[in-house]
Amino acid sequence: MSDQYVLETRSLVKEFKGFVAVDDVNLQIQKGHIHALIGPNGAGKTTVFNLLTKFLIPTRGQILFKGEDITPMKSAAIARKGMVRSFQISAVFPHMTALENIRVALQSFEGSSFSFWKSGASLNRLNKRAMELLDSVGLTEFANTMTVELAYGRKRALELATTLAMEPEILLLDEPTQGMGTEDVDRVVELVRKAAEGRTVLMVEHNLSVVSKLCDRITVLAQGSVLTEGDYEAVSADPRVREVYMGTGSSGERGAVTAEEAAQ
Ligand SMILES: Nc1ncnc2c1ncn2[C@@H]1O[C@H](COP(=O)(O)OP(=O)(O)OP(=O)(O)O)[C@@H](O)[C@H]1O
Repeated sequence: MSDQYVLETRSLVKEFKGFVAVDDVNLQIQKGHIHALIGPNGAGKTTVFNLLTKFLIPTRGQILFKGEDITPMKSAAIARKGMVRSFQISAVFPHMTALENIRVALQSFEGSSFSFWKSGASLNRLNKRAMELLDSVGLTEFANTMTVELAYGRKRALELATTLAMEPEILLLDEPTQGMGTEDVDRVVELVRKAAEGRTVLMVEHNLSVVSKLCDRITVLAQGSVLTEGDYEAVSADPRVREVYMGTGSSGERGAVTAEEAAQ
C-alpha cells in the first residue's frame, strides 16, 4: 500500500556525462519514521538527496510524495505540499534577532500581505507562534539575540525552527550534525527527535552514532545503488556494510559501523 509511504523513488537514476552516480534506487520512506541514508564517500547520498529535493533533475525514474508523482515539480512547489529541506533552503538572516527570523519565516510561509499582519490580533498570533517555535528548539532565552551572535549549534537550531514554521510533513535533513562538536551533536540529536514528533524525517548523516540513536530505518548506499536496508542492528551486523566502509577508509574518519562503537 503506497499510502503508508510518504516518499518513494522508483528506479531512480542520475547520470553525470555517462557516469552513473545513482543507479536504479528504490526508496520507501514510511510515515512517521526517521529514515537515514548512509554509505561511504561517493556512494551517491548527496545526489539522491538533491534529486529528492529538486536540486537535480533525474536522468530516469520517478519520485512520489504520498503516492503523487512529483518528479517534474520544482522545490518550491513540493515545499508547499509539505516536503521541506532544512539547513539550506531556510538560510537565516544574520543581522536579525532569532525572533525576527522566525517571524519572517512564518510570514513568508503564510504568504500574507503586510496589511494582514498589521492587525493587532494577527500580530499577536504571529508572535505567539514564533515564541512557540523558538521554545521548541530551546532558544527562548535567545529570542532577542542577533543571529550573528549565536553559537553554531544554536544557529542551526534556529534554521530548523524556521523550517518548522513551514509545518512540513516530511523534513529532509542534509547532514544535520556536520562540523559539530560532541555537545552540539547531542543537542541536534534531541532537536531532531523532537522535530520528528508527528512527522517523517529523512536524513543523510555520516555520524553513525547519531544514526544509531535516532533512526528507525536505514538505507545503505554503495556505488550509487542500495546495498541493504533495515534497522541499525541489522544493517550494522551486515558484513557487506562493514566491507564497503572498510574499503573506502570512511569508517575510521566518520565512526565505525558496529553498534558497540556507535553507542559510545
Ligand atoms: N555534478 C557532478 N558531476 C559529476 N559527478 C558527480 C557530480 N556530483 C556527484 N558526482 C559523482 O557522483 C558520485 C556520488 O557523489 P555523491 O556526492 O552523491 O556521494 P556521497 O555519498 O554524498 O559522498 P560524500 O559522503 O563524500 O558526500 C561521486 O563519484 C561523485 O564524484
